[in-house]
Amino acid sequence: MALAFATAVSFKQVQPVSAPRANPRVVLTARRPQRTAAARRVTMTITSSAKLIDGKAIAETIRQELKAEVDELKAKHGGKTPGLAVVLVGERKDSQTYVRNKKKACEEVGIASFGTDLPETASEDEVLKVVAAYNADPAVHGILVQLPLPKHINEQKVLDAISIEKDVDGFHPLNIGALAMRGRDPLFVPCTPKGCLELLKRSGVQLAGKKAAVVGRSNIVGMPAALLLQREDATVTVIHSRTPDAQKICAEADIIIAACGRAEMVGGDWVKPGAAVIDVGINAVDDPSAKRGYRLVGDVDFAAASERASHITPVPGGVGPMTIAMLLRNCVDGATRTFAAQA
Ligand SMILES: Nc1nc(=O)c2c([nH]1)NC[C@@H]1CN(c3ccc(C(=O)N[C@@H](CCC(=O)O)C(=O)O)cc3)C=[N+]21
Repeated sequence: MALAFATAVSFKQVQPVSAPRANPRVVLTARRPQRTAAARRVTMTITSSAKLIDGKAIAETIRQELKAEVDELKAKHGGKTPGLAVVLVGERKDSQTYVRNKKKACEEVGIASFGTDLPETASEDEVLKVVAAYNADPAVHGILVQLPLPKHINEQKVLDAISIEKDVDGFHPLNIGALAMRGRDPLFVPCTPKGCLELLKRSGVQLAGKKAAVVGRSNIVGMPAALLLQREDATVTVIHSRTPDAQKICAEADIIIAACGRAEMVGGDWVKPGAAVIDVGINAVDDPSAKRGYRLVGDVDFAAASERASHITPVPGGVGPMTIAMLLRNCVDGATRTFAAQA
């Protein structure tokens, strides 16, 4: 059933009575805006067929797993602690929030966090000096330079300066190159696409022999996501702004990863019945009825797609929290390799 009239769609999980916590199903509650003073709120509940992939809960589980692993690692190596350094240039509110959340997540699992905040006016040389200092710092096992950087700084040059052994974002061309090659393993895989694959695996979605469509070809999501799916023996089509028949290609896919950065571009009729849908998008759309005046939507029309998908991720609470969990995973992996080499 289409939710054509819905202006504010929220979802919640319901627990089936017979099997508590197992198989959460997506339930959509659509509220029709009040049109007259006398109008009462109309609430309609639709039970769709998709199983909600709860990224927030899975990320929480991963953080607990990592905490135990970090405790063990510390005990094994005389109290040595994994360390993550985060470099933030400028005052973008969203970047500040992300960096704060990353540091908080580090603390939660027992990773030491270091940070350098530089002003918007910082020169490329200053940023490169900070990266060089963290490259040389033995307490730091992962370096993340928060993107985007101010326009006057060459992002590529800064990312290339990060030691590949500390490249927890997995953005260094040598790590991406290894990801693209059969028979090679990169030291680090980019966090967001790695989180997408982890969500599919932990939800029991088969990848080998399946058709996958990746919408978007960015260096940080679409391209590495396509490489990861291909490494899992899926047959992958990458769709981008110049692709004819994007909808038709998607509608044949068993797995869709949407990372095009356009709010709700992937419609319900883009989804093959029974397909798994991973939504990487985080788009703010105006919503006067929301507290902040906007709400977040993904690159997928969630309401429509969840009526056809077998599995689907929400936004927020899907891929976003997994990105941070995978950053911690990468950081612990880096520290584990370093400690082993020193032992
Ligand atoms: N060097 C670098 N590495 C990154 O990994 C990187 C970056 N730069 N720049 C910005 C993007 C974006 N990103 C997100 C991380 C977590 C959420 C996240 O946790 N989102 C929550 C909350 C969303 C909200 O309420 O704003 C959710 O989707 O549920 C989102 C986005 C990492 N990025």
